[in-house]
Amino acid sequence: MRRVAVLGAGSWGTTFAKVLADGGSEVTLWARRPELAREISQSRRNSDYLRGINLPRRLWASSNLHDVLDDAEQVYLSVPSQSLRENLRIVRDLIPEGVPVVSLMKGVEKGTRYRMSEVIQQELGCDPGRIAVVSGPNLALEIAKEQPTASVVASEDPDTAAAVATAATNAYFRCFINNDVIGTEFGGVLKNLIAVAIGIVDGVGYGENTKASIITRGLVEMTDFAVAHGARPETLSGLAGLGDLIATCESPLSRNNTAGRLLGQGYAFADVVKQMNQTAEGLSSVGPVLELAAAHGVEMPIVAQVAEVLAGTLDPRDIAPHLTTDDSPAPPTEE
Ligand SMILES: NC(=O)C1=CN([C@@H]2O[C@H](COP(=O)(O)OP(=O)(O)OC[C@H]3O[C@@H](n4cnc5c(N)ncnc54)[C@H](OP(=O)(O)O)[C@@H]3O)[C@@H](O)[C@H]2O)C=CC1
Ligand SMILES: O=C(CO)COP(=O)(O)O
Repeated sequence: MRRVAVLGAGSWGTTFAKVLADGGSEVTLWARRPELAREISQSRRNSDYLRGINLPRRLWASSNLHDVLDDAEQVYLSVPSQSLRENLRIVRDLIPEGVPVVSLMKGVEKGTRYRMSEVIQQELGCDPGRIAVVSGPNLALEIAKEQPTASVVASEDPDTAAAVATAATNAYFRCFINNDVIGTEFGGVLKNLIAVAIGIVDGVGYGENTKASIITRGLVEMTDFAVAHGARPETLSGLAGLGDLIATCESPLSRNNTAGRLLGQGYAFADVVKQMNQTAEGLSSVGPVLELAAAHGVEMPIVAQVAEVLAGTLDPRDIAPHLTTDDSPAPPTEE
């Protein structure tokens, strides 16, 4: 039986561990708190993050990284993006030589502006073909309830993508593969920012026209940005782009959407952060994404307005996502 390790026992790490176990692997899950590891192994529950979900027998958890990584044939990473580098520095000598390393995360590192697969490559010093990323319309709780879902596994090496997709496919979770790591990864990062914008207008009380305008123009921003970084535009029209954008913008389960709604209701950024007890990656990614956009000459008016609302310099009611930042009196073209 294939033995795989998942690092990070939050809502997504635990759900993905269940996906892998239900796909036939024996899964070890690293929880940094021993009491959570005990609950998962003994009660088959993770009541902090996945209330009401029974976890499979083939999944056990530990707070001991040696035990979790020993003999792992694949390693999946699901910690908050801003903590990935420090965690990799702790585990890099424990990850078995040559095995696929898979990012389940949807963020960009502040300061360096690196994608998660780039941070992995830097810290492990490994061949990029050993790295894969998983991204798609994947709200954890729905998948933990075994609702049918699809996702994308991207790697520069088709054998790595196929090995990961095979391990992560089961009766309710289907993986497609591609080799567009940049597009797949940025799709997951960028839809979080558009979901924050949707939450903001929801909180303000605006309706479906405003939200449809944001989703449609948001997809243009996502595609322009990702293509400027080397992605294929089709990837942004696929599961990891449009698919994830729809899921995240429509669902109250989305933490990015929820954070935006609180901002739209008038809470200050600091209060929103205090209220969120789960990871909302968009709040950390907005800065580095705008820096990358400026460096590549990409206009992102919606994301720029989200940053202003977070900074408290734009009243949420003044968000005007259908406008471009172009001051010229001519109407903007729809491209
Ligand atoms: N939830 C979802 O639906 C999906 C999430 N993702 C992505 O998965 C990644 C993980 O998110 P998710 O599981 O949802 O987040 P959660 O907030 O649910 O869980 C975060 C997990 O990371 C741990 N953690 C927090 N800080 C650190 C740290 N400094 N070092 C190590 N571990 C830490 C937490 O441990 P503790 O409990 O001890 O604080 C917890 O296990 C994110 O990039 C997210 O975008 C992708 C697809 C779906
Ligand atoms: O990535 C996700 C769904 O695909 C989860 O979104 P949130 O992080 O906003 O909850």
